[in-house]
Amino acid sequence: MLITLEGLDGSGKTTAWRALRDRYPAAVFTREPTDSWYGEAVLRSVDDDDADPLAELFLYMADHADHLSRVIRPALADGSTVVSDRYSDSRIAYQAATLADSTLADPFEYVRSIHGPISRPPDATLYLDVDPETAAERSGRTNKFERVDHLRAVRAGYERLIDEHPDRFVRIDATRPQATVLDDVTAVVDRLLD
Ligand SMILES: Nc1ncnc2c1ncn2[C@@H]1O[C@H](COP(=O)(O)OP(=O)(O)O)[C@@H](O)[C@H]1O
Ligand SMILES: Cc1cn([C@H]2C[C@H](O)[C@@H](COP(=O)(O)OP(=O)(O)O)O2)c(=O)[nH]c1=O
Repeated sequence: MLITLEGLDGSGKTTAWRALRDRYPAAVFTREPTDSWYGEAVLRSVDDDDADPLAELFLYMADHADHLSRVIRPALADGSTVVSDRYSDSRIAYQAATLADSTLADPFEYVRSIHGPISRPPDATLYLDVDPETAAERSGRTNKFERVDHLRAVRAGYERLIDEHPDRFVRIDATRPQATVLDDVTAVVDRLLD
């Protein structure tokens, strides 16, 4: 089973990921961007405020393709549970926002369409839901994506994904105290793996 954690920067994904890793030590825990050289290329682009958004998308896609062949598919083939901190939904929500002013007629559909032939959809996704202001505050505005106006557009992309995949997403109100959020996260994953 492939479980993904999604949400705006600062929504608490990594905190939840760590708690799940302690609770399910036999599962495979991973993330995007990955720690491969493809992921390093992605972070170089994230650090470049003048990066071309289409080129940046393809860097994320290269990292995703490597992640699929090197980590995701082999672990699932072994029968492992995989938990990924960010995955394809992040690309659709974030890069649809960065490509909003591009020549693409529908960036959201375009980014989704290039995943179809090469990717493997999650079986379940926990969406940690926070408002853009809280997200920007908690994340410390450390990169170009962590601006309130950009996060508003990203959140709209996530909401569209949730509307279209209501059976895959579990929304968790991540504005509540950390302990409460983690209780919800582990209860959801317990049910998924039961
Ligand atoms: N429910 C919460 N309430 C308050 N602060 C939180 C909560 N969840 C996470 N944080 C804090 O917000 C920051 C970002 O958390 P993190 O788990 O790294 O989020 P993400 O991986 O989604 O960017 C950290 O300082 C973390 O301690
Ligand atoms: C996986 C992924 C992340 N991102 C963004 C979200 C983050 O701002 C940044 C990843 O940097 P990172 O430091 O991993 O941030 P976070 O811990 O919040 O995930 O890249 C995309 O724009 N597209 C993607 O496909």
